[in-house]
Amino acid sequence: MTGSDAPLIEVEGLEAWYGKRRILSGVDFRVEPGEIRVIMGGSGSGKSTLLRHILGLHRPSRGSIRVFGTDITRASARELQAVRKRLGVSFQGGALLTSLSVGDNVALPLREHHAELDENQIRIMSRMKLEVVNLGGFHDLMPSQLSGGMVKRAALARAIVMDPRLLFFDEPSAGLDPVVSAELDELILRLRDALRMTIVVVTHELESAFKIADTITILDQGQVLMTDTVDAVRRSDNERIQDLLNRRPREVVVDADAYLRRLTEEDA
Ligand SMILES: Nc1ncnc2c1ncn2[C@@H]1O[C@H](COP(=O)(O)OP(=O)(O)OP(=O)(O)O)[C@@H](O)[C@H]1O
Repeated sequence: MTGSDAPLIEVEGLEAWYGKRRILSGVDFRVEPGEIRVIMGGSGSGKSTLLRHILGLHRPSRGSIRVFGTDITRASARELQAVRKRLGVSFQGGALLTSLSVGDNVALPLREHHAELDENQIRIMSRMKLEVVNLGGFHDLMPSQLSGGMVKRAALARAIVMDPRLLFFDEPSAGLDPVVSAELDELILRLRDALRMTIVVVTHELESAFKIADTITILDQGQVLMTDTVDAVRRSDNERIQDLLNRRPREVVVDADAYLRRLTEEDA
């Protein structure tokens, strides 16, 4: 296990393939305690693939991944489970279960991992987390009765119900209007400041990224272009980074054969 100042995530030389396509190569990624790290990059640049590797859902072809000091590429199922218990994950696909009340959705991880808790304790703990995300009175409502922003906050309450030290958030603002999205940004900052969580956020939203990030990692075609502070990223004279920040397209593919070759090539 790591000491309190040791990095919570240390990825070195990560290489990942899907079939014959190399998706990530030479990726170094290190997250320090207490920071909010934003991962940005164009569609298909490998952001979700990197997250899936850090969560131990995929094994890398090459490289090492340490989470809380444990090398999860070599960890036993039991060690991996111990690491996962300390992680909170709020993914786009991880919507609430429509058949359960909001409170029961939030309580799910407690019921799964903490058989020693009784119903009263579970209710108190899930209510507390709903209060953290400003949904204090919504325990008994059904997900269908919530707005899109509320659903995101409830999913966030579920992700933090076990007080994770490290929280992953994939596209928090997707599908939300700017006001609701800004509220969610405030909430993410509050989780870091009040609950001392270390947070890794994947987002396409520049405004949100610049507001919440302590540091930003920019991925491009499976490689890290830069990891630095918001200011440094904004000032970067790297043309590709400026293209991404200004939403300029990289290229227009006109040759279908070359495109297909690129999709299947052995060594991108
Ligand atoms: N399970 C899979 N099998 C094969 N290829 C995959 C798989 N998942 C992702 N890919 C490919 O890997 C590349 C990186 O995908 P990834 O989802 O990591 O990108 P991303 O940066 O998260 O993109 P987006 O912003 O669109 O979600 C893409 O070209 C994608 O088509």
